[in-house]
Amino acid sequence: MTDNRTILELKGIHKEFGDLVALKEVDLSICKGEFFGLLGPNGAGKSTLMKILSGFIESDSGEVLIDGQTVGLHDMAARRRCGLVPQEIALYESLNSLENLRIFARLYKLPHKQAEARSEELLKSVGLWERRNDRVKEFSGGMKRRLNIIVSLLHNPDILLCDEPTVGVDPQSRNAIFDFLEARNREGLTVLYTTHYMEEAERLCPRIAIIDHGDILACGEQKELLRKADFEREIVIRKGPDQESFLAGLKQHGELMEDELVYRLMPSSKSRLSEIYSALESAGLPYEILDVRPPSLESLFLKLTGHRLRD
Ligand SMILES: Nc1ncnc2c1ncn2[C@@H]1O[C@H](COP(=O)(O)OP(=O)(O)OP(=O)(O)O)[C@@H](O)[C@H]1O
Repeated sequence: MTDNRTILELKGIHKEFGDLVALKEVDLSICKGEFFGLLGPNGAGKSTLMKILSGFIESDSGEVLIDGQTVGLHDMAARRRCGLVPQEIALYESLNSLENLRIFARLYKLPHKQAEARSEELLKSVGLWERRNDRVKEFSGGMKRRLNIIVSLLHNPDILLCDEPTVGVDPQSRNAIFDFLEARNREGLTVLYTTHYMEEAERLCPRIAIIDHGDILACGEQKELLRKADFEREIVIRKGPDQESFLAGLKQHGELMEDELVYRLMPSSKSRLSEIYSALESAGLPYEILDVRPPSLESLFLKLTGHRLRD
C-alpha cells in the first residue's frame, strides 16, 4: 500500500560518458510502498540510473536521498535499504540455487541461521525449493530470473530496484514474476521497475516516468498522463501507396506516425472523427481504419518523442 511519504528521491542526477549524456539532471520522487515504473527504449539511461542508485557508479552531479537523507557512494547502511535485480543474470551457473543464495548471504553478512531461513522462505515463494539442489545451469531462463530476483531480497531491503527483470523470459514465467513482485509490493516493498515493454508498465505501475535519451519527458499517474495528452484516441490506418496530399490532410487532424504496416493518427481533441473518416473515404481504398482505441502509453511515447519505444 502506498503512503505519501517519499522514500527515494533523486535530485538533478546527471551522468555523461565522454560526449554522451546518459542522464540529464534527473529529478524523481518515489513514495513508500509504490510500484513505480521507468519506461523507456534501449539506451534511454535506465540501467545507468539503477547503477547510480545501487552505488555501482557515481553520478557526475546530483543527489540520491533515502528517507530525506543524502546517500553517499560508500554509505553502506543506506545502500542496504535497496536491493538490485540486475538486467543481466548474475548467478554462479555451476552451483545450485541454495549455494548461490549462501554466497550472496555471506556478501550481505547475514547471520547463518537467518540466511538459511530466509533462503528457504524465498525459494519457496518462487517455487524453486524443490529444485534447491539443482545446478543453475540446468535451470530454464524463467527459473534463473526468479532466482536472480530473490537474491536481491535476501537482506530484506525496503526498496527493490528491478532493471528490466523479464528480458528473454517466456510469457508464463513473466506472469509468475509479476505476481511475485506484486505480492511483495502488497506487503510493503517499494519497487522501482524499469522496462521498455509498455504492457509491463501498464499492468504493474500506477505511476510512471517516461525517459528517452536520459531525459524524463513525463512523470505521473498513467491515467493522468494519458488524460493530459491532447488526444482522446488513437486511430490505426492500414498503409497504402504514398499520397503526399492525403497524408498532409491527415496531419491537419493531429499527430501522424508511420509504422511498418500502419499509420497511427492521434487526433487532437478539436478534431472530429467524422472529418477524418471522410478524408479517408475520399482517398479511397486501400486506406482502411483497422482500429480506434483509447490512447496507450505507446502512443503517448510516440507523441512525446516522435519515435517508437522499440525502434
Ligand atoms: N560504461 C559506459 N560507457 C560508455 N557509454 C555507456 C556506458 N554505460 C552506458 N552507456 C551509454 O549510456 C546510454 C544509456 O545506457 P543505459 O544502459 O543506461 O540504457 P538503458 O535504458 O538501460 O538501455 P538498455 O536496456 O539497452 O540497457 C547508452 O547510450 C549507452 O551506450
